Order: sequence, then C-alpha cells, then structure tokens
Amino acid sequence: MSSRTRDSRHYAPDLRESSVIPMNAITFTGVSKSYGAVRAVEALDLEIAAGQAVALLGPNGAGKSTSINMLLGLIRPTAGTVGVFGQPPDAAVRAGWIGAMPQDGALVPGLTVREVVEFVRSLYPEPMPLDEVLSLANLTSLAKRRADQLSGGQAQRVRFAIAVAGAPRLLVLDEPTAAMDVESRRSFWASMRAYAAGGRTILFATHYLEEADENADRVVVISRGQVVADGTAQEIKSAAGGRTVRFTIGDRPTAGLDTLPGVTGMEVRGGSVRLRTTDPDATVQALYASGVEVRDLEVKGADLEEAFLSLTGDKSTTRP
Ligand SMILES: Nc1ncnc2c1ncn2[C@@H]1O[C@H](COP(=O)(O)OP(=O)(O)OP(=O)(O)O)[C@@H](O)[C@H]1O
Repeated sequence: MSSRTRDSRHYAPDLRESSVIPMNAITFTGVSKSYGAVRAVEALDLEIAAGQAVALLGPNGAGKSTSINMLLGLIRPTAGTVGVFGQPPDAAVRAGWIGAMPQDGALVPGLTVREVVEFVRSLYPEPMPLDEVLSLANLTSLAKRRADQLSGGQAQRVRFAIAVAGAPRLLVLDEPTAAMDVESRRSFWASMRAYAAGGRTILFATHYLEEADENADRVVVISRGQVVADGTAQEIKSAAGGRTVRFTIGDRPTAGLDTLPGVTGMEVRGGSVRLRTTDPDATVQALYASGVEVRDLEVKGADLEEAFLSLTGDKSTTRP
C-alpha cells in the first residue's frame, strides 16, 4: 500500500491497487430515476467496456444528465445499480477514477488558470504533469490569466483541464462543447481524442450529431429515459435510416411514389422529394420505369440526424 493511500484527502478504500480491473468501465443495471411523477430514467441497462469512447445522444429531457449524475454519484437511482469499474460511483470518485466536466459551473474566483489546475491536481493520487494538462487543454498561453475572466470557450477548456488533471481512467463530459465556436470545438475534440488514445474510457452527452459521429466508437441513443439504439454511428444510420433517394419533380404529382419498391417513407418539400428506401436500386429503377420526369437525382446514405429523428420521434432536434 502506498503512503499516499493514507492521505487524509482520500477517505475511500484503496481501489487503485486492485489486481483485477473489471472489463466494464460502466454498468447500469435496471436503473430508474423518478422525480415525483416524472420518470427521467427507466429500467436502463447499459455496459460500457473500458477503453471505449461512447456518445450519449438524445433529445432534450431524454435523461442524459440524470444518467450522468447517477454515474458521478451526485444523485442516487430510485431503483437498480450503477457500477464504475465494478465499484459504486462514490467510491470510484474518491479513488480518483472519474474525471467529470459538467455542463457549466463557476470557476473559483481570483485564481489563475495554472493555480486552478495545480489545486485540482493536488486532490488526486497520481495526477497528470501540469505542463501536460495545460498543453492538452490548449491552455499553455493562458496559464497566467485569471480563470474567472475568460471567454465561455476558454472557460470550457479550463473545465476540461480540471476533468483530466487527475489522469482519471474514466472521463465523463456533459455537453462539453455547448459554449464553443466551431474552431474551439474542433480543437477540443482533438484534445479529447488524444486523451482517449491512452486507453481511457470516455462517455459524453451531446446534442451535436456530428460530434457523436466523429468522436465516438459507439453511440447510445436514449429517449424518454430508455435506450432506443446502441451501436456504431454507421450501424445506427443503416439500421434506422436505410438510404435516401432525393430528386426534384417540380409541380408534377407525387401520388404513388411512396408505393415504389423498397420505399418506407416519403417527404415532399416544394418541388423536392425525399424517399427513404431499403432498396435504392429497385426504387430508382421503378421510378424511371414509371415515366415520371425527375431531375437532380441523388442516392445517399441516411445521415445520423435522420436516423436520430426516426428513432426518437423528436422533430425539434436539429443541427446547430
Ligand atoms: N431535479 C429535477 N427535478 C425534477 N425533474 C427533473 C430534475 N432533473 C431532471 N428532471 C426531469 O427529468 C427528465 C430528464 O432530464 P435530464 O436533464 O436528465 O435530460 P437531458 O437528456 O439531460 O436533457 P437536456 O439535453 O435538455 O440537458 C426531464 O423531464 C427533466 O425535466
């Protein structure tokens, strides 16, 4: 047992030296959480293997933050159990296994960026070197600035630095890029991927479908507190969306187009038609055979947004 284990800052049993590290970083087993009559999370079963980068995707009110808060030990489930590397969340937090980046939260007033990061590092048993944290969070040039006087995007970088300062094996991010512009977002995800490359586990909640598509090995879509899809972004797109045949038809009638072979859905906007199909070849052949005059025909894989909307039935969630 190391001398640091007896440090008064750490009240948990020493979990760091467990000889067997369970395969799963995260397990939700039959987890429900109700707030009065509101069932925020309902019988959630989820296993996330160590080393995965997983996006939690869902419309407003789907239960993402509630699930994350249970994972962080901030709230308790009404039913079921949550495990982090085989331990209850509060024990895992005290062992320094989890780094979290909340949606917002004030930064300690009066301290410089460096001081904030130094302070957080001092709370962890085996923190990441200071320079590495600053460089990873793209904060080296801001190290001497006061943390409470930064722009929204810069402050998010400090929150990211706080989350990784302890070199946690699990990083949990709740809508981490909400306050960032496009360039900051790009550099943030590059940092996140660099951190994940060391075999760490990442769970992030997002509304941005592109972020899930580009940065997650696995996407878990939740709606009304339940998992409605779980797989790679590609699997979700093909399972839920099939392919899309789009064309322009002008003011000619569209009646009957939705009965073409393979077609599972049709959307007409202005003179533009979008057919969702499980068999684009058969659809296009039948379309031409029908003699309907079409222009600008294109066949595309359904994107994650289409898949997401068809899975969650939520029409309000759109790209930023
Ligand atoms: N403290 C609370 N008291 C009462 N109801 C709550 C509380 N926190 C969340 N809820 C409700 O639980 C449901 C799930 O909320 P949650 O914040 O987990 O969703 P979310 O997926 O994170 O949404 P968003 O994307 O908007 O952040 C919602 O209906 C919400 O109104």
